[in-house]
Parts: sequence; C-alpha cells; structure tokens
Amino acid sequence: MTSPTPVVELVGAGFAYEDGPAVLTDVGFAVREGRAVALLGRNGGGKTTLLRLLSGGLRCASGKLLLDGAEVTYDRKGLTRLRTSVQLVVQDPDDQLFAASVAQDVSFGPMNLGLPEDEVRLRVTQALAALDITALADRPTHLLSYGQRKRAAIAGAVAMRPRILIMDEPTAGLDPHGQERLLETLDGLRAAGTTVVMATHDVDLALRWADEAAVLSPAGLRTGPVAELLADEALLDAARLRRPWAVSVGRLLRAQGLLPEDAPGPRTAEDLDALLDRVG
Ligand SMILES: Nc1ncnc2c1ncn2[C@@H]1O[C@H](COP(=O)(O)OP(=O)(O)OP(=O)(O)O)[C@@H](O)[C@H]1O
Repeated sequence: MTSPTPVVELVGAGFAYEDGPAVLTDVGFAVREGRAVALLGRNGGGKTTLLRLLSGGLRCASGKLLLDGAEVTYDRKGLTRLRTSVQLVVQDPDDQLFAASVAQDVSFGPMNLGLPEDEVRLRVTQALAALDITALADRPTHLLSYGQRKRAAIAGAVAMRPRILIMDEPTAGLDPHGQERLLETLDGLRAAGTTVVMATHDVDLALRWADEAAVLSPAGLRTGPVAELLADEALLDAARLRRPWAVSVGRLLRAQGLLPEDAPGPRTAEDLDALLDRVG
C-alpha cells in the first residue's frame, strides 16, 4: 500500500533569485510514493526552480519543505537525509559529470555517503546496468555522446538509490530511439519501486508516461490526473502548452459517436489501435 504521507512536499513555497522577481509564490506540491509525475509549464515558468527546491539545491524563501512529514533542516545531516531519498538529475549532463571516467562519476555519490567499498562497487555495477551503459564504465565522460552523457548522469543519481528520482527534461536532445530507451529504463526503475518526477515540454510524452501532472502557469501550480489536466484548455493556454494529439483524437472519436462521452480517451498510439480494433 502507498503511504498517505508524501515523501517530499513543498508547502506554501515561495522563491525569488537574488534581486529578481518572485519565480514561485505559495506553491504546494506533494510527491507520493509510486507515482510518475510530469511537471509542465512555459519556458521560464519555474520548473527547474521548483525541482531544485524539492531536492534541496535551493531553499524556499517562504514556506517549507517536508520529508516524510518533517521539516527539512538545511544542515549537513538534514541535506544528507534528503539526498538519500531524493535525487535530481539536472537538464545538462555537463553540469553534473565531472569525474575522469563514467564509473568514477557514478561512484561519487555513494562514496560521499561513506558506504563501504563493496557496497559502492555493487551500486555502481547495478546503476550502470540499469542505464545500459556497463560497456562505458571506463570511458572518459568527455568522450561520450550527449545521449550517453545523459545516461551516465542518471546512473549517478540511481546509484544513490533514491526513493524519488527527479529529472529535468531528461528526453530533451535525445533521438526517438534514445527517448524510448530512456522510458524503458524509467519503467524498470518504477517497477523496482522508484517514484519518478520529470519536467518536460513534451505533452504527448507526459500523457503517455505520467499518471499525475503538475502544471505551472502564472496562476500557480495545479496538480491532478494527467489525462484530466492535459484536456483542460484554459490550463493549457495559461501554461502555453499544446493540446496532446491523443486528447484531440479522443474528442474526435466522441464527436463521431465512436467513444462514449464518459469513456477515457486514448493516451498512446497503442491505446488508439486497440480502440479502433474494438469499434471495427
Ligand atoms: N540562477 C538564476 N539567477 C537568476 N534568475 C534565474 C536563475 N535561474 C533561473 N532564473 C529565472 O527564474 C525564472 C524561472 O526559471 P526556471 O529555469 O526555473 O524555469 P523553467 O520553467 O525551468 O524554464 P525552461 O522551460 O526554459 O527550462 C526565469 O525567469 C529565469 O530567468
């Protein structure tokens, strides 16, 4: 059973960069165990800022961050506790990778936790396998392709065995095959119990992959079932998001009487195929 207490939660969170305007005001955002959450919103809307607040890289100017219901303290002990539960993979892998080889980079977090050498080695082996980059273990990170660097950066977070893996636009810059491979990897991590939060501009991907959406617009953050939020035209407009193709197709099918008014629409191409097979 999933715990009713969120693993991490921002309560009434506000934030502004130095001398800048407010980026986030009175934001509430709860991440519960087992979910796949897509964070969407316009450029400059505050997605990265929100993810950094959630993972402790930035500190709320107002409001608070809770971990398992208790307020996070930003001292060494509090941040270590947070980071063993919540890991952020930043958008640009070059901001995250710095060690000479992939394996060294991936081992950095677990080593910093002071884990025994055997445990570090095991975690690195498993993280490299989960990201399908075992063959790259000894490669210098600067010689990797962009997609490989992305996977190496994610492996570094996975090696920390977080309960919540947060990723900032993980599919940006990946080719379609790379995107599919990443989604398969995320399926594997989720099956093993990891909660995943992903910022993305890709509404089709969000509808297909997530079960919950969090949409940032000038009116604030709205959270809810992904299919409901991404069919809300006013919200899509406010957040400058396009309507997912599957939502348009669902409407068309309803208008043609091929789908009952109250039936859920397709979310993926496979859903659509199955639906069309059924209606003959
Ligand atoms: N380090 C910083 N110093 C000052 N302002 C910043 C900094 N980082 C972001 N901002 C500003 O904060 C606002 C929110 O930026 P943020 O990166 O959180 O948005 P985003 O939704 O992730 O955008 P994008 O979709 O373009 O990645 C923007 O106006 C941005 O210019």
